[in-house]
Amino acid sequence: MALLCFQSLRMLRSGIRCMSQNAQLVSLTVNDKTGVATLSLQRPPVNSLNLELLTEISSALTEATDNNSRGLILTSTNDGVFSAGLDILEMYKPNLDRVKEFWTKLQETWIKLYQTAYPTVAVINGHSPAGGCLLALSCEHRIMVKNFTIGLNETRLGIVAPPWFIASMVNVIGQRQSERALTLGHMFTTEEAKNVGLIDEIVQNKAEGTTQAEAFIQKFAKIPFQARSLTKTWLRNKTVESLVKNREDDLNMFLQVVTQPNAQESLGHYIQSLKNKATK
Ligand SMILES: CC/C=C\C/C=C\CCC/C=C/CC(=O)SCCNC(=O)CCNC(=O)[C@H](O)C(C)(C)COP(=O)(O)OP(=O)(O)OC[C@H]1O[C@@H](n2cnc3c(N)ncnc32)[C@H](O)[C@@H]1OP(=O)(O)O
Repeated sequence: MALLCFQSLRMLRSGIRCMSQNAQLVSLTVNDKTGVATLSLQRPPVNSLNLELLTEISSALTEATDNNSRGLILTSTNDGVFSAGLDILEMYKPNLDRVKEFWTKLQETWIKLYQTAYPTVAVINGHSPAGGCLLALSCEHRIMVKNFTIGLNETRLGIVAPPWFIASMVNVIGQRQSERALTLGHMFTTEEAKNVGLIDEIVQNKAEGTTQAEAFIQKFAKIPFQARSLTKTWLRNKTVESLVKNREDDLNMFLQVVTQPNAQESLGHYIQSLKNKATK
């Protein structure tokens, strides 16, 4: 409690205000001087995206809009893992009602993040496989700390990246590079990611990443907000519409693929291999 008060006091002095008071799995703060919001994922141990975390991310994105944020930095409180992607336990031997809600929330969160009116920057301060990579790809600018990995590795797990995951990557690195990376399930090192254009900047640490992210958002200070946001909407509309118009089909396809016995078997082996690794 004392620590909380001390932290709040320190944040107030530096002009940082806490939003989303009820959130537990994310923290949303805003810098009152710049209007830039920071959304930090904080679901230990690895920010895997389960229904509850997705719900909080989605609410925080709305809150940043309602608060007229000038920009948003997406990052992790865990220096080591940005996000481990979708929580595999949501997809393994799933409860039908819950897994439907989970996938629907994932769709909603991606649509919101992909279309925010404000500029978005991912400060990728750790590994970022699969769904973690999708979050980063949905931002407008990606800054990554050295010595980590990022990519859409679904095929390695025996599952398939849905069309909108694929489109998010194609829009950033193009068809040829995406085809090679996705079919192999390749995880790029920070250096490789920069070379292929998957990320825009390499930094030494999160603090440097945050400074660079603020500088990126600051570039838009003199660009009329609505002109910028409408341009972004039109640039991204085709990609988003392909999911918006087919959400039900996408959900059914996901359910069909993920409940296949061979997909369940692959997920089971994968969970076990992660557990074995963790106990070594
Ligand atoms: C229209 C539709 C069409 C088709 C759809 C079909 C199929 C569905 C497609 C679904 C798409 C899915 C995308 C995904 O995001 S799948 C998830 C992919 N994620 C990964 O492969 C990452 C796995 N994790 C790791 O590689 C490492 O954990 C990581 C590098 C992130 C961190 O390493 P670190 O050494 O720091 O931690 P670990 O010791 O490995 O892990 C700690 C504990 O966390 C558990 N863990 C890790 N990742 C996950 C995860 N993604 N979900 C759930 N749990 C995870 C791990 O097991 C450890 O647990 P404990 O042993 O401590 O209990």
